[in-house]
Amino acid sequence: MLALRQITAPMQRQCWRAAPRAVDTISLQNRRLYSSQESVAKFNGQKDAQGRYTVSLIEGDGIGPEIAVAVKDIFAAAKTPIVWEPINVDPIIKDGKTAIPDAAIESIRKNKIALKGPLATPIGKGHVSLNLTLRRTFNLFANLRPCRSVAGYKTPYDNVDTVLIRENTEGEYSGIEHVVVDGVVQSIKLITREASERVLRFAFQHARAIGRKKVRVVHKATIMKMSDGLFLNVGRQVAKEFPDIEFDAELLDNTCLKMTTDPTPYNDKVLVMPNLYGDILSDMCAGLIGGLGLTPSGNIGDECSIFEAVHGSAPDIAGKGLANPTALLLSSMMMLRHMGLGEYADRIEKAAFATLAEGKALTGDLGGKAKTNDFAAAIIEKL
Ligand SMILES: NC(=O)C1=CN([C@@H]2O[C@H](COP(=O)(O)OP(=O)(O)OC[C@H]3O[C@@H](n4cnc5c(N)ncnc54)[C@H](O)[C@@H]3O)[C@@H](O)[C@H]2O)C=CC1
Ligand SMILES: O=C(O)CCC(=O)C(=O)O
Ligand SMILES: [Mg+2]
Repeated sequence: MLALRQITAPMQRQCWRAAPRAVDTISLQNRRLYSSQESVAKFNGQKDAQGRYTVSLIEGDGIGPEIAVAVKDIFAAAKTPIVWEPINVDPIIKDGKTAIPDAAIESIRKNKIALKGPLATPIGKGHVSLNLTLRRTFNLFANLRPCRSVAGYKTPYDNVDTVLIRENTEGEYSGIEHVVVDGVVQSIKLITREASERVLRFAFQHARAIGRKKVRVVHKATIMKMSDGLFLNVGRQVAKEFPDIEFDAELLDNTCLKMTTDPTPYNDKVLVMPNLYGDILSDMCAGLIGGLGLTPSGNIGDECSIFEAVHGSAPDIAGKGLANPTALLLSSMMMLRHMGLGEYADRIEKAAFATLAEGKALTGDLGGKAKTNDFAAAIIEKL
C-alpha cells in the first residue's frame, strides 16, 4: 500500500475511569443506532453453498492492517459467516484521472459490500483521495457517522449520542480545482439538487428507522447563499414528505459551539450536512467520547456499501501495535446489521463493550497499556 511519512502530534486526551454502565442496554440501543436504515439501502449480496457471504476487504494504510487483523480474528472466533476477499486499491491512472483498479471495482460490485481500513492521501500534491474516489465510484451518497459515549470511559460528557449524516459525493470535496492565473486558484463547491435530495431523504428515513423525531440541516447558507441555500431548500421540500419528523436548521459555527458546550440536546436528532462540514464535525464528535479509536461509519449506496472507521491511517502510531481497533470493529458491526447478520453483531458488540467497560485491556488512546492484539484477545475471551 502507499507509504506516507506524515507525523501528526498525538491528540491530548483527558481520561479517568468511571463505573461501567449496563452493557446489555447499550448493546440494545446500539443495535438501532448502528444499523443502516432499511428502505433506501437494501443489501443484495448472495450467500455461498455454506451460507456465507463474501466481503471485499481493503486493509488500508498505516494502522489499517493492524486493526484489520483484530477484526478478522474476532470474526473468526465468533464464527461469523463471512469470507474475506482482500483487494488492492493502489491507484491507477485511467483517462488521465486517478482511479481504482478494475479488479477491486469488480470485487465490490460482485459482493456489494466492503470493509475498509484507512487510506492515506498525500498533502497538496499527488493522487486524489482514494477514499473519496471509492465513494464516488460506487455512488455511496450517504456517510452515516454515529457517535456514542462508551461505558467505562469517562469524558467531560457522559451521555453523547449523536447521529451525523454527511453528503458523500460532492460539495467542497467535488475535486474541481484549477489555477486561474499564477497565485490565484479556484476550488469549486458543487451542490446538486439530485445529490442533496437523496442524502436528505436518507436522513429522514434513517431518523424514522432509529426512532428519532428530528432532522436538522447544518449549513452556512448565510454565506454560501446559493450552494448551501440549495441544500437547505431541498431539505425544506423533502421534510414535507415526512410530517412525523420535525425539521429545522442550524449554522455550522453555532453547532460547533453548542455541541462542545453540551452535546446532549443533539441526542434526539439526526444531523445532515454537506460533505466538508460532516467530515470535520464527525472528528469533533469523536473527540467528545474519547477519540477516533471509537467512532464507526458506513458509506451507503443503492448498489453497494463500504464500512470504515471515521479515522485515518494514524501515521504517528502505525506499525507499533498501539491502535485501537474498536472504530473498525464497530464499523463492521454496522456492516453485519446492514447484511441482516445482526445476531453476530449483537454478540461481538456485547463482548467489545464489556471489554471496554471492564477497562483491563484498553489501548493507549483510552489511557491503557494494551496492544491492539491484547484488546482483540480480551474481546475473544468474552465471546
Ligand atoms: N477514511 C479514511 O481512510 C481517512 C483517511 N485519512 C488519511 O489518514 C492520514 C492521516 O491523517 P491524520 O490527520 O493523521 O488523522 P488520523 O485520523 O489518521 O489520526 C488523528 C489522530 O488520531 C489518532 N488515531 C486515529 N485512529 C486511531 C485509532 N484507531 N487508535 C488510536 N488512535 C487513533 C492518531 O494516532 C492521531 O493522533 C492522512 O493521509 C489522511 O488523508 C484521514 C481521515 C479518514
Ligand atoms: O480521504 C482523505 O484523505 C480523508 C477523508 C476523511 O477525512 C474522511 O472521510 O473523514
Ligand atoms: Mg475525516
